[in-house]
Amino acid sequence: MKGLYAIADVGVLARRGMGLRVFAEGLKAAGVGVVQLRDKDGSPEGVLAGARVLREVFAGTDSLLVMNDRVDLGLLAGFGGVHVGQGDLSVEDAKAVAGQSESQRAQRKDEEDTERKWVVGGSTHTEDEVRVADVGAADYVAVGPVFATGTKADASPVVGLEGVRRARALTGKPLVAIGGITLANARSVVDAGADMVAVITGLFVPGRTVESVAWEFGKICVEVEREKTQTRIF
Ligand SMILES: Cc1ncc(COP(=O)(O)OP(=O)(O)O)c(N)n1
Ligand SMILES: Cc1nc(C(=O)O)sc1CCOP(=O)(O)O
Ligand SMILES: [Mg+2]
Repeated sequence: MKGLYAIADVGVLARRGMGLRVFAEGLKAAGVGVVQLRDKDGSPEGVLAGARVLREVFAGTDSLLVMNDRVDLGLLAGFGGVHVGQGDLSVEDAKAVAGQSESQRAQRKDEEDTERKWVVGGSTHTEDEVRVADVGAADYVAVGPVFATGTKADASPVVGLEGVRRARALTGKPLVAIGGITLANARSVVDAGADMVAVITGLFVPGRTVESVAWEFGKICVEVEREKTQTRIF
């Protein structure tokens, strides 16, 4: 897991007058590897309708689709994972639900389940939470908010780049940084140890397409990773 982790926030898109399909097509054209559907105000059926749009747009790609908050809707939507925060179902319970559902599906098909395993990611905002996530069942650990964000009303205190560095030192799991990340600061976040940058508002840059911005985020991540590898060799 490296690069841009784009979040399709239905509320943000509505406020910006951009359709989910157009947004998703921009991400797909940029080759984004992970896309989360975050719909904090949608009804369950409304969330599933949005999920169907993402499934259609990303059909035939390797991109991982992640449902925010709701493991049940993620499974129903045929997504590849769920993201849970400290106030959501625990990572372990989300794994249990996903595991039961996937093994039932495999049994129904009377075949071994050789498809990609269902991914469960969890939020952290403190060093203690990172420690807990590190020994728990999470497939990736999210840390944030790295910088101030206007997107999440109940955001925790900013952890800064130092928070990313500390999280990096505390876990070998894939580390996703989130909160106030833009093209201008993404390099510093990956330099601090993040494997992926999760971005909502930073994907909207006046005068530019979502595709070109998403592509640039990916390029920044690749460049920093390449620099790190070269530094390790020489
Ligand atoms: C990749 C990623 N990281 C963190 C969050 C935040 O999750 P949570 O704390 O549950 O807050 P909400 O997004 O549900 O409001 C996330 N969604 N994605
Ligand atoms: C959804 C979310 N979770 C956070 C956390 O700290 O866990 S910060 C955040 C908001 C991210 O939006 P933007 O890229 O617009 O700042
Ligand atoms: Mg949540």
